[in-house]
Amino acid sequence: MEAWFIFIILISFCLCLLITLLFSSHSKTSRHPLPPGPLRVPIIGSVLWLRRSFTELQPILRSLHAKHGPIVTLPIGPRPSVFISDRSLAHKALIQNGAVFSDRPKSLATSKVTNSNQHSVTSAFYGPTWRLLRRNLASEMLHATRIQSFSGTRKWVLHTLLNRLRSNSESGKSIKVIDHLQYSMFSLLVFMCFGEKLDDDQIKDIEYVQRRYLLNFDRFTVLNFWPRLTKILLRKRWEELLQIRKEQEDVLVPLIRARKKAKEEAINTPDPEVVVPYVDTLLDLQWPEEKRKLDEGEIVSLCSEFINAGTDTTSTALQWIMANLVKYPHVQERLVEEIREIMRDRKEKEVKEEDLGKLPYLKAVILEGLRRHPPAHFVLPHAVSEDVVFNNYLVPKNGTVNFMVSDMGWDPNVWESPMEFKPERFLNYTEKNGGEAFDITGNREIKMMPFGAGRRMCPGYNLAILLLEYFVANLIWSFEWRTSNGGEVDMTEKEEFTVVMENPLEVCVFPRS
Ligand code: HEM
Repeated sequence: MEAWFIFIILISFCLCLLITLLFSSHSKTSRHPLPPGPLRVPIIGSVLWLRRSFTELQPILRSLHAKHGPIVTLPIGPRPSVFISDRSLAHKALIQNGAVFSDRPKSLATSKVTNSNQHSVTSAFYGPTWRLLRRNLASEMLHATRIQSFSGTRKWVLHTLLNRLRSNSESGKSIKVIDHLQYSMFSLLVFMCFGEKLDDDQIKDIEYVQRRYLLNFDRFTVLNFWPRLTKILLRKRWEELLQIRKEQEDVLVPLIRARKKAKEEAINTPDPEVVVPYVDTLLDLQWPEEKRKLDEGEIVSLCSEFINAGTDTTSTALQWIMANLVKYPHVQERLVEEIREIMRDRKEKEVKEEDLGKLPYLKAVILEGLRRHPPAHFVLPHAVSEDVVFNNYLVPKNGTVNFMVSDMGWDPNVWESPMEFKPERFLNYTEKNGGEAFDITGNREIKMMPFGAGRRMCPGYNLAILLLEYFVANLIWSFEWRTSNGGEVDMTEKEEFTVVMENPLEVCVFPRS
């Protein structure tokens, strides 16, 4: 089915290209060439490139960069994709020319189903819709005081996780860590989103509908070749996508309605102790241009984005960091020693959030984890708001601009032995800088950018770092972590929604007395 379908698409693309070439105008910028890249085989090449994942592209991009320099183009799909691997060029684009490089490309047809036609923070064009949603998320949920208001929730999630690990350790079974980490981050983000402690089954239902789309993403790519045609020729697959969306709405809409009701009732008796969940902030919003409130479908898309953006990224980073602590027991031991210093005269067992600032080695472990194993090897695709000349090349408005996060963090010109896991490098860095904290935002200079940089930088980076520090400190302080059966930790990577461990970490944990 797919072979003849792609044949029809190729013929159609040829016609479109011909028409575009005949009628395209010549502007000032079009006198500059696109950044260099592989020989372009019109149409067929584009379709073949589109079928490759980002992980498959990475080694190809590296050899292209070695040949052509730090900015190259691949003809992925109908539009050119520019790839930037150099941290100084990333700074020039994202920080110095942030106003131009902060747009997003037009979403593909399948993504429009899940992002309500680009009404989400990640997908919205750089304009009033994005500004409204981003400001709401950053100030109402991710501002320091709002993050602080959820400290009780983090404590609850941590204790549930520790209890689960404890009961596994008592039975002597080896533990597949990622399942527990993912469940914990889900419970936390779901609470922040809906303000309710849901039971196991409800959380598993949400986890199921959320992950189903992410893990099936590749199967739906083909639908974007020519949506009008695929809606006829690949009708069953479109129905499958719409069914996944419907199931997501079936699970999330009742939670949104319950919150709306609770909010209306609370107007008469507001409780200052109660936290404000994300849905409440969305119920109050109004689209700036259409002058109407958000509909239920749009709220579903935004809640889904909030849960997905915060869950897989954080649990992936946690798994990589724990894997390194298991692989390198001397790092684990040094971390325990640092924690022991501050816990010496304490009765209670928990490392509190207020303690985290006194643990520089812990911070170094987290930063090294994010540098060596960034959950996202590329930022989300950017777009320029107009054709621009950048580094003497044309970066066209109708293309995408991609930044290679992992390669920047592995740059041997900045990091000595970049592929080794050495948290000490961040202690050295801090001392060299006269005690100034490492600048993860890259505002002054980009040395690594696990959260991106500039106006589209991850708004959740403060929350993410807090979660990583709090959970790693307590997981290590509560248990000694070892590989199951004395085996090796396999650090092979695999691309899912994030870049995960191909063979998930399996451990035995032993309570520390
Ligand atoms: C270790 C955890 C995390 C990592 C590594 C991470 C990484 C990233 C990256 C690389 C981007 C793309 C930036 C760009 O396109 O230039 C991004 C965007 C985003 N992240 Fe995160 N993130 C994490 C946690 C979170 C959390 C906890 C939240 C919220 C609850 C969040 C919400 C978002 C949103 C909404 C965007 C889109 C921003 C925009 O387009 O304006 N992330 N993140």
